[in-house]
Amino acid sequence: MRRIKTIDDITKDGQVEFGEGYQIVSEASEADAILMRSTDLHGYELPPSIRAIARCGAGVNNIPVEEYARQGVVVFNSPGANANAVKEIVIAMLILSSRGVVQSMEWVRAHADDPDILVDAEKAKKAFVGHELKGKRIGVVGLGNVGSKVANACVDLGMDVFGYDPFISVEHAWALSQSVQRVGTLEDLCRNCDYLTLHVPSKPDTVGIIGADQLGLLKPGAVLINFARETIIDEDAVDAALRGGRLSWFSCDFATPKTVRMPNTFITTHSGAGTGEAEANCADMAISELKDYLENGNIANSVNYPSCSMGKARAASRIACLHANVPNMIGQITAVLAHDNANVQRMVNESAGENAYTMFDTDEHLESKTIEALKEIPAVYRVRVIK
Ligand SMILES: NC(=O)C1=CN([C@@H]2O[C@H](COP(=O)(O)OP(=O)(O)OC[C@H]3O[C@@H](n4cnc5c(N)ncnc54)[C@H](O)[C@@H]3O)[C@@H](O)[C@H]2O)C=CC1
Ligand SMILES: O=C(O)C(=O)COP(=O)(O)O
Repeated sequence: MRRIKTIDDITKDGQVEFGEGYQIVSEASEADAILMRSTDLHGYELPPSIRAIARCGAGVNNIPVEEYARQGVVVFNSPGANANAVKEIVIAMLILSSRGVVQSMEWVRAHADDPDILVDAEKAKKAFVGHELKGKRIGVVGLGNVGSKVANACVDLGMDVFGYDPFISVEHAWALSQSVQRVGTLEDLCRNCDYLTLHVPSKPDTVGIIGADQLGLLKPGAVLINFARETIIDEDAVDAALRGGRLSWFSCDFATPKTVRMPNTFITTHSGAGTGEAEANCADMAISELKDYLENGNIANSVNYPSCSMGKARAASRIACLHANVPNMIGQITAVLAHDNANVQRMVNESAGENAYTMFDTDEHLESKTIEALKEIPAVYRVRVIK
């Protein structure tokens, strides 16, 4: 029986279905793996029993992924699984920031007792006249799963769409409408934008990338939308831009002590991925990643280890070594196997950044002293006997 600890409400109804051979446990110290969403794990004492963590969602800035890599813990996310949900709410925010929808609805509620409300509403409506999105310039920062969908949707709305992403993947470049114009710098993107929307992960080079200099390049009265992370913007600069009129509206998914005090905001409760469909997509992807890793050692969509697959574990034994990406690891591993006279059927070695993964099938079970010898190789973080 494999044991899973869930952190956060993975879905609204709390349902998580791993199927036969799995049990949900209440203590992380009894679990093999963690399924989670947005809880911050920095400073959390990860029990040694945990071999993998799957984040249902995209952003992993809440997880110390490199620290966990060095403990031999594979961290997964579910790329793209909630991107449509975020795209749709961003489009909603574009419209709310342009048409006085919320203000008009507030007027109606405030005048609910007015017997002449139908007539009076006709007089009131001029206060809520907005403008159309068609023909307006929007800058999209980050053209990954969410940003590329937002950019394409804005093209469909007739907007003039500009995108900035120095690290765009081939897959997302292909997915992007030819009408999206790519620019080489964040400053060129911001220049003369009516709207700016942010879709980059929170990491050292993106923290605070939207500050006074960038905001100063937008058209006066522009709209800023941040459904990425609260850390991406310089909050004081956004506050000043709202008060000074450079920004007319700021829409964001993060209610921080500073954003909630700003004027002209639409702030939501980190609800970008808040649809039943997105929750189910993320949970399905994260659960299948965890199951394939626990049962077969295969890695897909990890943020701290390379992708690696040898299919189902069918040989007598399958072993996985999680180690640093340094020279001579394969040599040292095969030397230990040679000592045991073990016959390796298949072996794969993959690396990503500072970490690497070596997995092999053997004809017979290895002796326990061989497993111990593998664990003692310097720079090996963990050895898993999968079968
Ligand atoms: N509000 C919410 O509920 C949600 C928020 N998010 C946030 O949005 C972020 C983006 O999500 P996805 O599009 O799914 O991720 P993704 O990984 O598919 O795309 C991120 C894109 O940002 C680009 N990028 C990285 N550094 C950059 C930089 N310095 N300048 C410009 N572009 C840069 C990457 O090349 C990539 O194309 C997540 O990391 C997460 O923080 C994601 C989903 C839901
Ligand atoms: O996927 C992401 O990065 C998100 O921000 C979604 O977070 P959540 O799973 O809704 O807590």
